[in-house]
Amino acid sequence: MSTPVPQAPILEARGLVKRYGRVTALDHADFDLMPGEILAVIGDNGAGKSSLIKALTGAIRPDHGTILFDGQPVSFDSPIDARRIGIETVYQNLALSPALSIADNLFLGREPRVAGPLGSLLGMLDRPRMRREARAALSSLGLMTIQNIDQPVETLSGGQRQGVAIARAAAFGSRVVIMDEPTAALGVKESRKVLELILDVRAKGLPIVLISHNMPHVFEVADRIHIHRLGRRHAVVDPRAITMSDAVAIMTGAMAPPGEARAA
Ligand SMILES: Nc1ncnc2c1ncn2[C@@H]1O[C@H](COP(=O)(O)OP(=O)(O)OP(=O)(O)O)[C@@H](O)[C@H]1O
Repeated sequence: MSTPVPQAPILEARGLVKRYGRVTALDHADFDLMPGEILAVIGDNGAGKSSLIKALTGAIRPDHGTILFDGQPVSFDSPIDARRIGIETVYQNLALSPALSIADNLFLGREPRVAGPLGSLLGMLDRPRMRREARAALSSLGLMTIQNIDQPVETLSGGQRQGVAIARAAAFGSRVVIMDEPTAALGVKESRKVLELILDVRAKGLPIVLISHNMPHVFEVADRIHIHRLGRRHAVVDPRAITMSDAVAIMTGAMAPPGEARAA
């Protein structure tokens, strides 16, 4: 009988430090994301969640510490570097261009060109391919209720826009999808669809980092919960083994993390 091989993290950080003047946003923060999991990151306001995510996506450069991707140290000068290795982020503002179509938004910044001089010299876009691949990206996530991929994004509902942003992040060979408060601006029904979409992305085999203040949503979809406190990883908990109120108590410092003796 073979013993299961322990999995290694796909994305990992060790000892990240980031200071803004006298404020220490990251204080030797560790992080790990395992293949195929939904890892929620929770923490009080100002705990350093955004700074952690910005460091992992190349939006800021940590002062110290190491980031590893597939076990190899990486350093990012900008979010473009992180995207190049497959770390995609869905920001709260979604970074969509409202006047452009769904298909155009899905390809924003990486539009395929037609073959030959029309593409290489004149930059002509391969529109049939864009439309074909846009349809495939949406349907692979069960998003074909968005019928018309030529429709401008400004005509979509908030939930549908979130769907387009998530589909874009999960397409094109991405390896990790990071979502910053994906349900914060949505109503109950649309949030539900986005939570289903998050599970669909995981079902495609993509690991997800979910930053959220919404505890019911976190507890509904997360496989593990990283609790960030005072600039560092304070605890990692199993949502099936802890109550929501205990997770909040650990997050605010009212309760010690599981397995840790309470300070006298
Ligand atoms: N650009 C900046 N300049 C100065 N201080 C900053 C900057 N960015 C973050 N900070 C500070 O670093 C600390 C951590 O902030 P961060 O935004 O990472 O926390 P957060 O957990 O994401 O908070 P929230 O949930 O409120 O978004 C805070 O004290 C914040 O004021």
